[in-house]
Amino acid sequence: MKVITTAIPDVLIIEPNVFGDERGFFFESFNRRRFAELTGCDVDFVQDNHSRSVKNVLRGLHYQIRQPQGKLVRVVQGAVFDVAVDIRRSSPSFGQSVGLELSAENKRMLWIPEGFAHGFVVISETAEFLYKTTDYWAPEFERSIAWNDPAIGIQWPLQGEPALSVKDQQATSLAEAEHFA
Ligand SMILES: Cc1cn([C@H]2C[C@H](O)[C@@H](COP(=O)(O)OP(=O)(O)O[C@H]3O[C@H](C)C(=O)[C@H](O)[C@H]3O)O2)c(=O)[nH]c1=O
Repeated sequence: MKVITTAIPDVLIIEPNVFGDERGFFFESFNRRRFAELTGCDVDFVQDNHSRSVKNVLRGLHYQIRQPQGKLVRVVQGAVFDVAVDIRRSSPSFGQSVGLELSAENKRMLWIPEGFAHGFVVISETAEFLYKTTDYWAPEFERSIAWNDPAIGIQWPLQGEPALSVKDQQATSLAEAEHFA
């Protein structure tokens, strides 16, 4: 497992050791001890999620203002452009984002700590997205920030307008959103 830093120090790219042979491949998608050794974060995930989306679906930018969730995200079919936005008011990178392609092919994962909004857009025909979270889903605490907020300025690799949930169509701007301290 290799850890690659990003423009925001707390957001990390994880590249697993992939063992291939004539049958196919094997890799450890999560190993708590190894993850803690390499990232300095001893995480206790409590929930696994799995979503499937078609091309141009954009899910995000989401976070929970209470019971915030750290997320370890990856793609097991297709490809997405995945984005984390720092919404910690006291952070020097407040409002900044990190975006990269996660795919079944590159097997890259992204570690997104608590304090970030998260989203992705599907760039393949379909994509299956798996992620582990450090706290439970709490819909009463869920918040959405607009994917196209110019104050964040994410350069989404989009063909036309994205397909959004009603919740995401009604998302607030970064300026109006509730932030972390
Ligand atoms: C997140 C979640 C949702 N649900 C139910 C609620 C809805 O009936 C259905 C779809 O939920 P939603 O439209 O909020 O799903 P996404 O738009 O994929 O939301 C996620 O998208 C971005 C990318 C994230 O990072 C968050 O984990 C999460 O907000 O699943 C659950 O039962 N448990 C859950 O943990």
